[in-house]
Amino acid sequence: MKAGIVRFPGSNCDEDAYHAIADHLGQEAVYLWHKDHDLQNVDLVILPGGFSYGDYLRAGAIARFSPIMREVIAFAKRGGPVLGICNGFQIACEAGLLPGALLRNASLRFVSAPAHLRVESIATRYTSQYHLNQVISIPVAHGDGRYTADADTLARLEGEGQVVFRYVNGDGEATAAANPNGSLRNIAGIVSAEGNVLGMMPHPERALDTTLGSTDGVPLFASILESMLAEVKA
Ligand SMILES: NC(=O)CC[C@H](N)C(=O)O
Repeated sequence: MKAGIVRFPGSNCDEDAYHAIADHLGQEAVYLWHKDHDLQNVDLVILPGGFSYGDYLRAGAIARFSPIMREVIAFAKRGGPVLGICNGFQIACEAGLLPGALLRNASLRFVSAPAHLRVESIATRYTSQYHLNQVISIPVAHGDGRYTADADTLARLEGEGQVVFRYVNGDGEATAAANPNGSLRNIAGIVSAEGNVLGMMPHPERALDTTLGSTDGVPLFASILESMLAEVKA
C-alpha cells in the first residue's frame, strides 16, 4: 500500500501520520505538497491534523482551495480512500467530501485531552478491526471540533450507519459531560455514504504506542491495510 500525506502550510501532524504508515504498518508513505497536482498513484490519501493557513476564515476553509485538493476530490469521487484527521476532517467537510461542519468548541477553549470513543460501526474499511461498541481512548486536540449538521443530514448519518465514533464516558455512555466540544449527538467521526472517506476529530495516529498512553489507534490503521489487501486479493 502507498499512502500520500498532504502537507498544507500549517499542517503539524503530517509526520505522525507518516510514522503510522511507514513504521507501524511498514507500508510506503509519501508527502504530497499542497501545491502539487499529482497524487503519485497513492492508494490512500491522509489529510493530517494541524492549522492549515492558520485556521484563518474558518478551519479548513482556505486549504480546501489548495491545488492538490482538486486531485483529492477527484480521487474520492472515484472511490479512493481518504482519511481526514482533525484539521483533515475540517478540510474534508469544507471540500464537500463529508456532510456537516466543525464549529468552535462550545467551551470556546482549545481542548487537549484523552477522550473515550465508542466504535459505532465496524462495517467500514477503517474500523473492521475493532469490536462493535468497543470503547477506546484516543486523544483530542482542537479548538474547532463541534460537529454540526442539519436535522435531515443527522438523521441520514444515523440511519445509514455513517456515525463511526461517538464521544462517551468510561462506561460507554454518550453523556454531555463526555462530549469535549459540544458536537451534536456526541459525534466524533463520520464516514461518507460510499464508505471511502472517514473524518474524525480525535487523533488515532497519536495512539499507537504504549508510551503515549494508548494503542487504540492501531486497529484503525490495521483496518485500512486489511481492506487494501482484501481488494488486491479480490
Ligand atoms: N490538531 C488539529 O488538527 C486541530 C487544529 C484545528 N485546526 C483546531 O480546530 O484547532
